[in-house]
Amino acid sequence: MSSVRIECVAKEGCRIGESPVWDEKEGALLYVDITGRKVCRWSPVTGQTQAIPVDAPVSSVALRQSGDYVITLGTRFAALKWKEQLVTSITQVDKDKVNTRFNDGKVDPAGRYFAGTMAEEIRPAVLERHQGSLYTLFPDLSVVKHFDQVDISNGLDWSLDHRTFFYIDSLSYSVDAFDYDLQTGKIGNRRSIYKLEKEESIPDGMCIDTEGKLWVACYDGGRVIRLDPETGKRLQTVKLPVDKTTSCCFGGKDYSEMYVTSASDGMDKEWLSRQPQAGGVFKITGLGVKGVPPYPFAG
Ligand SMILES: O=C(O)[C@H](O)[C@@H](O)[C@H](O)[C@H](O)CO
Ligand SMILES: [Zn+2]
Repeated sequence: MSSVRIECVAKEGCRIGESPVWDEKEGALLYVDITGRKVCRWSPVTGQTQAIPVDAPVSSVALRQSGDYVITLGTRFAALKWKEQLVTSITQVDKDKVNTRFNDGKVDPAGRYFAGTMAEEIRPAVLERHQGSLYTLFPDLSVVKHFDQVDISNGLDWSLDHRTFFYIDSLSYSVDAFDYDLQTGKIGNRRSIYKLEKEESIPDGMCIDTEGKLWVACYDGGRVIRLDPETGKRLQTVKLPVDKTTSCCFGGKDYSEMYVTSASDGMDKEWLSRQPQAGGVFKITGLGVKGVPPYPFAG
């Protein structure tokens, strides 16, 4: 019965594609190439990708209420003016650490930018453990640290009623939930809602759909999985033609299409020749569910 269709839309391979975000105003998909150090914008109209090079690993991008974008760059939160190709630092985190960088980030329904850090990888998923922390950049540009001891800070999103925050520390192989206070941005009562199965490999980026179900990209698992956070059950698996699927978001008309980023770092020649689309961005249609528009940073 499935009419699920998968197409590689942005073919110029990323080293680590990440943080896909639909920009409705531009009618385009934003994403980053972390180790490739660029912020990319793909237009479905032209089929072309524009890229802005930056001077450090860029791990997430988010919309900004005042226009343009905010990014996590190295250990900094920064502003990005697209037309001017101008990056300006907002604030720095992990000042007591020498070898960390930001990883995934996303804006909450009240306009706060959540993003976590991790140690620089020696190779994919190999790194000094417990070096990361989870932070929030508030609209007044102040920063709060929620907790530390994170291995690879990754996917994040909020429940439809905004009372739960979902979070992935990749090397825990778990998708976790916290109680969320939208008024204050505080989190608490952490628990696991899903443990990945062996062939699903490493949980990476994540997004929620309009039925309140979570979609998790499985790094080295070559798939996205749909989870019911209420029952802890996996509802659906969609396999992609690349192993290193890194993150997912909904976009396009009415947010009815899913976009999935992927990576090529850590693949040898033979692996790359079997998966020539590694590092590409994929569009999935026919899922029969829609996504929630991204929230812009309110600062
Ligand atoms: O994309 C990310 O989130 C990390 O920056 C990547 O390096 C991989 O996900 C990681 O290697 C797998 O755990
Ligand atoms: Zn990630």
